[in-house]
Parts: sequence; structure tokens; C-alpha cells
Amino acid sequence: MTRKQLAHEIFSKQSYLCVGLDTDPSILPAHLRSFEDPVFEFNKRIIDATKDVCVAYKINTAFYEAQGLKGWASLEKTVDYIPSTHFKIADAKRGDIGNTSSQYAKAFFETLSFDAITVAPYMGEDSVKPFLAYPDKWTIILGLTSNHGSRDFELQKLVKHKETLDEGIHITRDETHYLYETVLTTSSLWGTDQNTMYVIGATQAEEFESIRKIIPNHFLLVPGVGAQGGSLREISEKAMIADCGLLVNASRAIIYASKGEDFAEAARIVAQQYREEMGVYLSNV
Ligand SMILES: O=C(O)c1cc(=O)[nH]c(=O)n1[C@@H]1O[C@H](COP(=O)(O)O)[C@@H](O)[C@H]1O
Repeated sequence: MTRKQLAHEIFSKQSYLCVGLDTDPSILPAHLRSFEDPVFEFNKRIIDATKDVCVAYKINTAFYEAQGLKGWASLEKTVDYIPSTHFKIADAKRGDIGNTSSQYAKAFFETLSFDAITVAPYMGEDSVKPFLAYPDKWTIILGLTSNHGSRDFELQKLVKHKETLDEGIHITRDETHYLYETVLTTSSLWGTDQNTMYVIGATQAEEFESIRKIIPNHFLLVPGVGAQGGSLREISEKAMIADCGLLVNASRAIIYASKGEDFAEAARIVAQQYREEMGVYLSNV
């Protein structure tokens, strides 16, 4: 899917909501348990109930991989069931030496029909480039994540000695920046804003303005509203750009809005509430 197509979907639906299909088989409603594939039955009902109020689905592969072969089958059926109008994200957080990343890219972009995959950039350019080789597919690089552990590396301050020459005199200044800022600056040169997005956690709202200075035009995938407490208003006000530039994900807050037989209707109600609020922010751009 191209950026233009994604933006078209966002403005026609007045929504930049991504529904996270983090489907945990151990907490599915009892009435689905007798089906051959309860996970798929659950996802199917969630997709049917939310597809007109969201523009993307994010499948967190961990929940499927944990079930072995049958989990992978549920994942495959789910991705095929998502309408082609919707942006399909494999939240797989991959990245390895080049020839291995090429296999991951093949798995998610050719064997499975995802539009995008989340990628950990720790191993550098050659670990990310194979994902970028696919036209109309997207690499979503982990930038500043929503969890506490973001302080361990991403929010570590780096000091750079900068030397300038002023009227023949050498002046040394120390500039500090966060490690995640280097990740954004460097990795944004590997691809373009037409094939690269960044994961930025909604719980990091105070960083969104500096992030937009480094990557003013990239789409951001923002998880962390709902169950993790991030504010949709704050991130929208700070980071929305002309073609929106945001996909905001909520998983548990939507798919587990009710644990009973009415789970799909309850999911729809929550998704609609997000959409309504998003419509207000979209009317400001
Ligand atoms: O890459 C992600 O999607 C991700 C990055 C991040 O920084 N924080 C984060 O929560 N996520 C994912 O986003 C989803 C958030 O789920 P909820 O907290 O239930 O809305 C999960 O699938 C997480 O794995």
C-alpha cells in the first residue's frame, strides 16, 4: 500500500486507528472454544465489527507463534481475512544479518501478504535494508518504545564533542542527545518517508516535538494508548502532519473491552470512540 492510499483511507474514514490483534487463546470468550480455530473466529468477529472505523490491523506474531503450527495457521487465515483496503502490520520485531533479514522479509511480504513489519534496528543498516527492498511495503523501525526499558538504551544520553573554528580559535562544545535520536537520524537515510515508519510509544508524549524535528515527514506507529495510559490528544496535537502521519494502535482496550459473548460489539464501541476523537484532531490539519 502506498502512502497516498493510506492517507486516502485515513481521511475518508476520519480515522487513524490501528486495531491490535494480540489474541491470547487462554482468555477467549467461552462460546468460541468449541470452534476448530477459536483464535481465527475471534479475530474474524473483531475485524467484521471494527473494519469501518479503523484503517489498519496489527498482528502481534508472538501471540500466534506461542501456539506452534496451529497459531501460525490462525495468523495466516487472519491476515488473508483483513480487507485489502486496510494496512496490515506484522508486529514481529525482526532484524538480523542481511541474508537472514531477507528471509524474514520474504516470510512476511511474499509468503504472507503483510504491508508492513516492525523491525529492531540494533544490528544496523544491513539488517534493515532487505525489508526496504520491497516496493509498496513498509518497514516500521523501533524508535522510542512505550515501555520502562526504553530508559536502558533508547533514553541514554550520548555526548558528542563538536569542534568549531571561530576566527582562528578552536572551540570545543559538548552536545548531548538521546540514543534513540541517533537511531532516527541515521536510519531515516536508509529508506524514505514512503517506505519507512517509526514506532514511537504514546507514553513518551514529551518527546514527540523533538521527534518531529528529526523526522518531520515520516508516519509514526504509536502504540500505548488504552491499556498503557498514553494520551491520544497529546500525541495527535504534537505529531500530526498534513497527511496525518500517525497510526495509533490499541490492542487490549479494544479486543478485550468485554470478555463475554458481546465482545465484538464492545470492541466496536471502543473503536468508534477512538474514531470520533480522531475525527476532531483530523479536522485541524
Ligand atoms: O511495536 C509495537 O507495536 C510496540 C512497541 C512499543 O513500544 N510498545 C508496544 O506496546 N508495542 C506493541 O503494541 C501493542 C500494545 O498493546 P496494548 O497495550 O494492549 O494496546 C502490543 O502488541 C505491543 O507489543
